[in-house]
Amino acid sequence: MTSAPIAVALDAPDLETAARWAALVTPHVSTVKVGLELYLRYGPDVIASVRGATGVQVFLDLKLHDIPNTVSGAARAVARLKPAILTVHAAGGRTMIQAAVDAAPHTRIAAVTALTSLSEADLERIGVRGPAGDAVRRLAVEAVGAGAQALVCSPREVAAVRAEVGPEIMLITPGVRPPGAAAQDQARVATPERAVADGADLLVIGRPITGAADPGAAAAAIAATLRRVVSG
Ligand SMILES: O=C(O)c1cc(=O)[nH]c(=O)n1[C@@H]1O[C@H](COP(=O)(O)O)[C@@H](O)[C@H]1O
Repeated sequence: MTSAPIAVALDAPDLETAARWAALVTPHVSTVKVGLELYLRYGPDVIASVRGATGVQVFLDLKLHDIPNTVSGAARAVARLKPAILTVHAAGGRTMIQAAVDAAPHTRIAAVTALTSLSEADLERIGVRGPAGDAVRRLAVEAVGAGAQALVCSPREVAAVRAEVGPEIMLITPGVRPPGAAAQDQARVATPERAVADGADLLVIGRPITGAADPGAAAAAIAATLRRVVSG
């Protein structure tokens, strides 16, 4: 049985918890995601710890956003860890994204469009007017033009982004909540079924799995749901 296209967000306060979650979920999912909380506390060693002996893909979510020279250096610094995916903010612009792509040639650079925690009202407050989908599509086109091989967007926008960028670009969707689950600090959310049906290639899911009494069982249940969508 192939593992489901899910990246479990290991947003844990300590390495022991993250490694335990990783071990529980890796039989069911393709990827684990290391973000700022773990990386800023433990640094590069965290990658080997969560990768373990399983060969699971590691997604390094540092959301780099700085001038091109600084992002180039940062991407080069983490490229040696061989993450499968590294995030940068699309709003950093073409030259910055291109700098990351050039500095980490063996890692897929994923450009984060508009954070899934932002509602349309939040976006308007920071000067992004109009439907969220329009801003996301604009950022997506810019990022792909700069060489990004993957994009991060909400599952609500994934169909529109797919129509814009075509089949080759990997579309990654956080803001995923099983039916009835609390949105928490996420604003633009949809179910795992909808994300996959609309064209997402990889679903980022954290607390609905890691906050469950049995994270392994929660990951297995969502993986089974996705298999049903894919097999029609
Ligand atoms: O780049 C990301 O992974 C990301 C982008 C985004 O727009 N929204 C978003 O939630 N994320 C990450 O996806 C994960 C979502 O976690 P949960 O809300 O617990 O499922 C977190 O680790 C976030 O850092």
